[in-house]
Amino acid sequence: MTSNDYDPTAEGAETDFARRMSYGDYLQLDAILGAQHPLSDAHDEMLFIIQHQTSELWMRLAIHELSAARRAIARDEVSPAMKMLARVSRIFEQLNSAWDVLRTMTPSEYTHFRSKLGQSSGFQSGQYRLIEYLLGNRNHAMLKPHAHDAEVTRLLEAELAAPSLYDEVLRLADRKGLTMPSAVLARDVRETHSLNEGVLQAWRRVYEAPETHWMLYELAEKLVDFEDYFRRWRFNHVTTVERVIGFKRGTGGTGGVSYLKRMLEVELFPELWRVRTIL
Ligand code: HEM
Ligand SMILES: N[C@@H](CC(=O)c1ccccc1NC=O)C(=O)O
Repeated sequence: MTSNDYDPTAEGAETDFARRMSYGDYLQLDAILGAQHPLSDAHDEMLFIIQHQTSELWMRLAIHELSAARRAIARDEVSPAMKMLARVSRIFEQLNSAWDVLRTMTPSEYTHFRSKLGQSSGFQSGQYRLIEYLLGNRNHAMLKPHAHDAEVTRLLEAELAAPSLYDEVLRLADRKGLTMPSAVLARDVRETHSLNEGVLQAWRRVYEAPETHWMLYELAEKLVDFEDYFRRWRFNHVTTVERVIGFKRGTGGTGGVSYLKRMLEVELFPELWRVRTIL
């Protein structure tokens, strides 16, 4: 050490963590950084693992925020809900940028370890399915790959029994005087909502006079903003998949790109997109 080097102890920084909680203790880094176990010698498998693990961590935060936003909306606490929804959009922006790292992996590099993945696939991501269910895209057949995991199945079933984020927004809009169709308010929330003419006309009133419905207008635009980022995530995924495996079948057993392209057609908040056409 030269005399110019900074010594943290000189100004009292604590350096003895034998009996104190440290950075790594608080963040449980032993668990997180001890969870990368490539199954091959391929250099790029580490990238693949970390890409998915970080995605799952961000999804964990997205679920935390989306669930809290839904609870807040049910209690008429719209401002905190909007802050959380804005954060979820930023999380998806982060996930979208992350594809640029994965895209550095070429098809030849991927083939070095693809066979080691067996029949595992992102299709079996419980957190991803929970996000879809929370947002209202409720395909019950997607419970099947989780049948082996009682805890994930319990969480997904509980999610199907609860109103989706959009259901809560429609209920809020009704409480605030927009009069949503009673059939929609009393609908079976286990099923996916599809475009409803009465809901469309209710949103039309908001979009035709934003100044008189400012809060609902802002909330609706937060949802559109989020779905915009979510669509980009789906698009980045399918494009990366085509770039890396072309039109091969997926390890999860779907047609691969054909399945993912079909998913690009999902509309989470259909009336909020359709309202643009009738303004
Ligand atoms: C080289 C990289 C990747 C390839 C080749 C790939 C390939 C695929 C394929 C073919 C499917 C369709 C299901 C199947 O039959 O397997 C799928 C689904 C899925 N993948 Fe990926 N994937 C990649 C990266 C990622 C990443 C980084 C994530 C982030 C968590 C991810 C998450 C998912 C999810 C959530 C699904 C289900 C989508 C849905 O049901 O709509 N994938 N992937
Ligand atoms: N479905 C991919 C495999 C795959 O991407 C994957 C495998 C294990 C864990 C996560 C994965 N990522 C997304 O589907 C494939 O067919 O090559």
